[in-house]
Amino acid sequence: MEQVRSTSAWVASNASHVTIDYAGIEKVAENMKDSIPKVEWDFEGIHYFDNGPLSVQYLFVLDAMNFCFWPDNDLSYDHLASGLKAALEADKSAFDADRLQKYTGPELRKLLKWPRPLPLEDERVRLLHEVGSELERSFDGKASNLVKSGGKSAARLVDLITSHFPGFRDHTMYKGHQVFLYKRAQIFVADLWGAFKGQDYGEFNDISSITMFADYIVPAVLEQLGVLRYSPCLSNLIESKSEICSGSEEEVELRACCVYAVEKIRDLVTKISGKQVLSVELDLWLWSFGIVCPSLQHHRTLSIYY
Ligand SMILES: Nc1nc2c(c(CN[C@H]3C=C[C@H](O)[C@@H]3O)cn2[C@@H]2O[C@H](COP(=O)(O)O)[C@@H](O)[C@H]2O)c(=O)[nH]1
Repeated sequence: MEQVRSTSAWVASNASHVTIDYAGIEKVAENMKDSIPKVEWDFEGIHYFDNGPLSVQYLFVLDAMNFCFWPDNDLSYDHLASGLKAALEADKSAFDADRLQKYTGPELRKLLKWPRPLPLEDERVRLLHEVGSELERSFDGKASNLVKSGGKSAARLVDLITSHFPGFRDHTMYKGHQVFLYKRAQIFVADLWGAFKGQDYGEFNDISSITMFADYIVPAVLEQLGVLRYSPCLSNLIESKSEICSGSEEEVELRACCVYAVEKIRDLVTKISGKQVLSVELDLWLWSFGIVCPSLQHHRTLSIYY
């Protein structure tokens, strides 16, 4: 995660389309100094959880497909989380490694009870197959063994995930530099930590090393809060709902500046309140705020990473 932090900071200081407003950061941090917002994991009540290894398998499958819902106006993360939960409750072997390797697009749709093709459906199926075959090859078919191999270290688990599962390698080139964001690998760690309440499969001695998860909701929230400012050209692209290419300068700046800004908010809140706040806590607070504001305009990039 050190690479996520340092490369995002590099983007933030070389950005052409997104600016970080330090007065905005101070305002947000000041508002938090007396009470640091805490949002419960699964505040929506949509996730599968049975306190055991099947929950780990569920979360890994969920986060393997936790990206790009916006092309379908009616689809959201909730449908994926609750659809996979219902599928698992109906058939406890639905996410066994051998089954994951066989799903087709129409079968996945049926599993989620979604009436039409999912956005990036072929990619979702490809990633499911990748998860099934690599879990089988290296972890006896079980995501819980992958988590155990991390030895209670969030950083080690993210390393393991990105080295074994190419679909989680969320990195890109920006102005000649490699930039790491690792959104889905990190959110899996955060989901374990939140679901298991920091115990058992959710125990990580370095949870503070996780950054926020650079998606398309949090940048919109930070812009609304006056923390991010966009160039007129980027504002137009977002307001007109134009697609922004994956890997473009604009897209990388939107994501990396979010990571950097949340780190700055975290540092400042910790300094002025004297209490330690985690980026993962700030992320969930910002995200939960964003999803109840339908008027927020977010950027649109076709990507398997977020
Ligand atoms: N930064 C950040 N991004 C997050 C999440 C989550 C869900 N986390 C769960 C963990 C505990 C809670 O109880 C949550 O349920 C999803 N996303 C992203 O949002 C986008 C979906 O938006 P829409 O199309 O409107 O559904 C998409 O990029 C998706 O990947 C988060 O926590 N942080």
